[in-house]
Amino acid sequence: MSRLNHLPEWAALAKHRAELGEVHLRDLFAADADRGRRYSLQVGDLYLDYAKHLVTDETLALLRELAAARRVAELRDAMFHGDKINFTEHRAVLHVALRAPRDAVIEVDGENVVPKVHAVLDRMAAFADRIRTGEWKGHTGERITTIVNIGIGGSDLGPAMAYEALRAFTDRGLTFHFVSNVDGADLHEAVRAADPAKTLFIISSKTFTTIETITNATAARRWLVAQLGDESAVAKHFVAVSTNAGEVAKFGIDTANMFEFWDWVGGRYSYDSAIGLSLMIALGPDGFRQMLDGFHRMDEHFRTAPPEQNAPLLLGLLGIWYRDFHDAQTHAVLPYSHYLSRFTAYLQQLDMESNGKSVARDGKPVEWETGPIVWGTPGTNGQHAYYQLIHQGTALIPADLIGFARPVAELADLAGQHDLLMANMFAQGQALAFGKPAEQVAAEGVAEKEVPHRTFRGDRPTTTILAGELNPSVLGQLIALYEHKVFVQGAIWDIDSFDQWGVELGKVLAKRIEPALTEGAQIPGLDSSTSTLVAKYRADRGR
Ligand SMILES: O=P(O)(O)OC[C@H]1O[C@](O)(CO)[C@@H](O)[C@@H]1O
Repeated sequence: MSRLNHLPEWAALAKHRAELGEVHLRDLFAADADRGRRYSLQVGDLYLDYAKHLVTDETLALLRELAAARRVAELRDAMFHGDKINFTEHRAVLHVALRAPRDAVIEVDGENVVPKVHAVLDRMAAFADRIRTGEWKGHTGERITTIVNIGIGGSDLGPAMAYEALRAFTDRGLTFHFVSNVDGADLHEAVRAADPAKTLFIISSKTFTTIETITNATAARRWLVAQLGDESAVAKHFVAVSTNAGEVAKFGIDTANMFEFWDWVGGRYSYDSAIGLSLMIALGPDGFRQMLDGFHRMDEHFRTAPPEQNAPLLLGLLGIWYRDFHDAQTHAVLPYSHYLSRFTAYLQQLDMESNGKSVARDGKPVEWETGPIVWGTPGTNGQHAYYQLIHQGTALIPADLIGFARPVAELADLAGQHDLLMANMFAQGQALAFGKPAEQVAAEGVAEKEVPHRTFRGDRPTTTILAGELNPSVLGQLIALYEHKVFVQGAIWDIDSFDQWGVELGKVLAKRIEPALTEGAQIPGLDSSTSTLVAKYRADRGR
């Protein structure tokens, strides 16, 4: 297959972009009174409005032609089929199997993996129930009330994000902490007020060799044993989630208390595997299963919907349009829900670890742009911080606005605030798209020299995603939507969205530098900047 930028479909998009020139969203809406309805999709519980994008019917058709030329559908089918599409690690990419129904058949190397998935889900459910009912007792016979998940990256961000998102559906009698940073402050703050007799640690690590996680887990074990005064207490207060039984046993956790997943689940695609154990304890097995059903619903949509109605395909293509044909370097995700406070942080790993690549499948550097910088925080807070730049700065920043029609039941007394929240979300989409022309500003009596400062150009694209309420199923649908969007983009950019070699070098160098900090070890060939920093650090540390 030709390189992406040599495809005629790529050239057609570049030509079309030049022809569209400065056509404003105001013109596109004026030309089509039905645009708001036509440029929308209902997928499961998610309503997607994509009318406020800098596209016409022709743009969308050309983008779909690009997807066809890049064989996105074939690659998608290969993923669902268990083919080893993670070509630099020679692995299948089967997070979709984690939420497949019991009777589905998905094979890796000739073995149906679905029964294994459900066997682990059943073990997780039994364990979660034992914690939730108090049947599982700690070493001194106390009921567990504090759960600390220790993990990092994909072994932290998913459960931490989903726990926040679904707090209203969790057992409020239990306290959860998510410890990830090797900075001792993270663990310290989690355990300083915890009662060790009532605390369970879930050590979550796909490899069980990640330095941050093993360091924190070792410190947690030291704390627990010191507090309870008995090494054998570990058995009732530590469980593991991993693919690596050998390392789990070496750490001292009985593999009977290990919940398994598999190398065909990428870290950043893993929170619906056993990595979600803390979340399942919080939600209960039924809530967790509702979330899996939500994921599966979106998987089926992605797998079967025609290109014109395929939401992940559409969002992926819109991202390509801005990244490669509008030079948009960043993409903002702005949820209008306080409960989604960790949502964008989660997406950062999902998107940037997946598509932050610059070498194509043929081993040569890409000659096109790839993954954007993903950022954002919940509205309305961001409105009073950085939205100024989105409205009037020089960068084009496409944004996703995500909101819900109904607040969760617990917020009944504050329901009026929800309307204000959502009014803000709709207003932002409107202001970004249509702006405020100079004539309108002048007509309001603004002094001539101030008019340019008060003018909003508009033409800032947004997707609005609206659902009835934020619940486990809807969260699953949302996450799967973004997972598959990222997949589509990686397929078009011709990169491996499922490896992460770019995080390795820093890990190796940190291991080399540590003895220089602690013992003053000489590192041959260390550059003058880093060696001066090391010397300064040691001096300030009193060494
Ligand atoms: O689950 P593990 O093996 O501890 O890895 C944690 C994280 O580290 C990475 O490998 C790299 O940062 C992520 O992809 C992964 O989610």
